[in-house]
Amino acid sequence: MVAQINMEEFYPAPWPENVPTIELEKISMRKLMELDEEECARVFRICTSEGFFYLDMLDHPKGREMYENACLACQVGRDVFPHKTVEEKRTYMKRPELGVFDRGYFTQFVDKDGLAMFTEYINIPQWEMLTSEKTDFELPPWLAPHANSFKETLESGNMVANVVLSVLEKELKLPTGTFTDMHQLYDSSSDFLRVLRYPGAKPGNQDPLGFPAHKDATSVSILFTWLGGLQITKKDAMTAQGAESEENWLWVKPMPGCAIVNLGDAMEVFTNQVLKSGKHRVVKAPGAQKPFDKYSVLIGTRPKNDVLMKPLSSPVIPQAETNGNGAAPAVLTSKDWGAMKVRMVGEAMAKHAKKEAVY
Ligand SMILES: O=C(O)CCC(=O)C(=O)O
Ligand SMILES: [Fe+2]
Repeated sequence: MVAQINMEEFYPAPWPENVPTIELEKISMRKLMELDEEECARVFRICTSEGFFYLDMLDHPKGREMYENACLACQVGRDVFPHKTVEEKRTYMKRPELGVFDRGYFTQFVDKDGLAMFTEYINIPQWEMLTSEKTDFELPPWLAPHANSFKETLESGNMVANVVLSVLEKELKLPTGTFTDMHQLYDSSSDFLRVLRYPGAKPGNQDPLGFPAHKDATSVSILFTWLGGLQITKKDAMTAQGAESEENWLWVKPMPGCAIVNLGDAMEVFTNQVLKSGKHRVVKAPGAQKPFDKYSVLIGTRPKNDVLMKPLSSPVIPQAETNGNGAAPAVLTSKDWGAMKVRMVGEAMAKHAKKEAVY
């Protein structure tokens, strides 16, 4: 592992044995890179049903590189988040009309010392970080020294997302490049790297807010996380009534060396629901992990900005429905569609915060 990281600190307490945990399937990065037929078929089956899998990053040098980059990005979060006030962190501006769509700092509640009480995160925009074009984007001084580490994480994240996308386009009998051409590293897009911190529970204090139930406004999400808190619903509860009742949520155990991969809503649009975007939420860490800060690193890969968000044509994708009078429904560009989705998640988070934060 990278010399400057003490991985033991990433795992301060063991996973409790008594929580209902979902057994996600583990997919091999090496086999995916080799387009191993059986492994590709497994990915397709998972992405058309429960939608989440572990991706074992350590069995291929490219996967290992991404894992190490993600650990470095997490280390940046560990070094900067707890020691800076929210006021200082808010100098990393989000965009007025889009919030923290792909850049900026987010948190909702601040304690008397000016520190974040609950979830906080930064988004690092891929396009602005990597383009040679002149833009007005700048990392704030407390993040700027880590620019290279962020760029490398974005680069390896885009590579891994494209491996998954190439498997899916093949399985969907789409022409080679259908998905991968619209998710290229240097495209003008809203792809991002997100580093999240969920402060640990303090004795006598209310449980920390996590992340309310949502589906990602991405094509592919690649998550690295080291403590528990992520939950997904039981497979057969996804469409059932009362899907969000407490007993339907299961814990996802972080697996050393693995990413947790899920598809976002864009893939449902392109495939008219053949591929499934996985619903998930984040709650306080379980058992002995609860008092510790939880960190996550997420790569969100989205279609490039000018892609039209509509079902693609393939023998395995059902035709889009018309809107009743025979006309095709209005189609948004990826940029506008993403902005609409993010506004909806923002509203859900604000509602969730009001409901749960009573102090
Ligand atoms: O931190 C996590 O485990 C998940 C975060 C997440 O779902 C998101 O940022 O969309
Ligand atoms: Fe998410």
